Amino acid sequence: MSDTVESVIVAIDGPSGTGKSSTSKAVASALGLSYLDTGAQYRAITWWMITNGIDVADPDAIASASGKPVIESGTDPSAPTITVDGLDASGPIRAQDVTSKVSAVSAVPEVRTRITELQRSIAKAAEKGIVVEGRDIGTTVLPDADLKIFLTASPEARAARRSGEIKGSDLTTTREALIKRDAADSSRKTSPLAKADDAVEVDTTDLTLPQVIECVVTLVEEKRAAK
Ligand SMILES: Nc1ncnc2c1ncn2[C@@H]1O[C@H](COP(=O)(O)OP(=O)(O)OP(=O)(O)O)[C@@H](O)[C@H]1O
Ligand SMILES: Nc1ccn([C@H]2C[C@H](O)[C@@H](COP(=O)(O)O)O2)c(=O)n1
Repeated sequence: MSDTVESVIVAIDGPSGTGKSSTSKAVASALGLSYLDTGAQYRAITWWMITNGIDVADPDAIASASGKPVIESGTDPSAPTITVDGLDASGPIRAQDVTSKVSAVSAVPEVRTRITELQRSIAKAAEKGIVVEGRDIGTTVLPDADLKIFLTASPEARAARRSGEIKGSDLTTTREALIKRDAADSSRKTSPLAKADDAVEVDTTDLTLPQVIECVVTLVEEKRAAK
């Protein structure tokens, strides 16, 4: 038996607020893997479109501009980074304006082609393996991933988690905004939010974050052992 630990590619998908980022970062840290937040990349390109005066309601304008921004992601799970044209975008991409427009920008096929290529090249370069989280990782970006997880949780649980993060936020408004964004992400034509046929579904509604992390770490270790 070899002492070498096999490289492993883990895809974690699911709707907003199901715990993808928190779980993926913790699993990657625990197992010495790289980590990629693909939502941050779609947010970054959306932020660039807004700051450069591109009409986000105009898919042709978005498509024409989609090759212009230089987006770079740092994959250390303890300190992930995202830059656009060399500028730190980690703060601005979380602004409400970006959150409300990211579904429209990420639905444009030219944007998806560009960002998907970037994601595949980052995953390929991760020597020890990587945890990649998003909406279409198991179905489109990395269909040959060693392990695919699809996280779910009730809209109520997800809204409560998100409201806990934002001071003074209203639970009903947060819940409606989540449902609206999920509907847009699930109904777009190009690589919508979807569970891959071979993904393991984990309902996190009644699980604590440490329980979800433990569950996913166990699934990765089982896959590694079977390789
Ligand atoms: N199982 C859980 N129990 C309670 N809180 C959780 C759980 N999982 C995640 N959280 C909390 O819910 C919030 C949202 O989690 P996170 O950002 O990881 O979700 P996400 O699926 O990546 O969302 P998005 O797709 O919108 O980026 C965070 O505050 C996180 O700490
Ligand atoms: N693989 C992905 C990841 C994200 N998106 C889009 C759709 C989301 O609403 C948005 C922001 O993602 P979040 O930061 O909430 O994880 O980005 C996508 O289309 N495909």
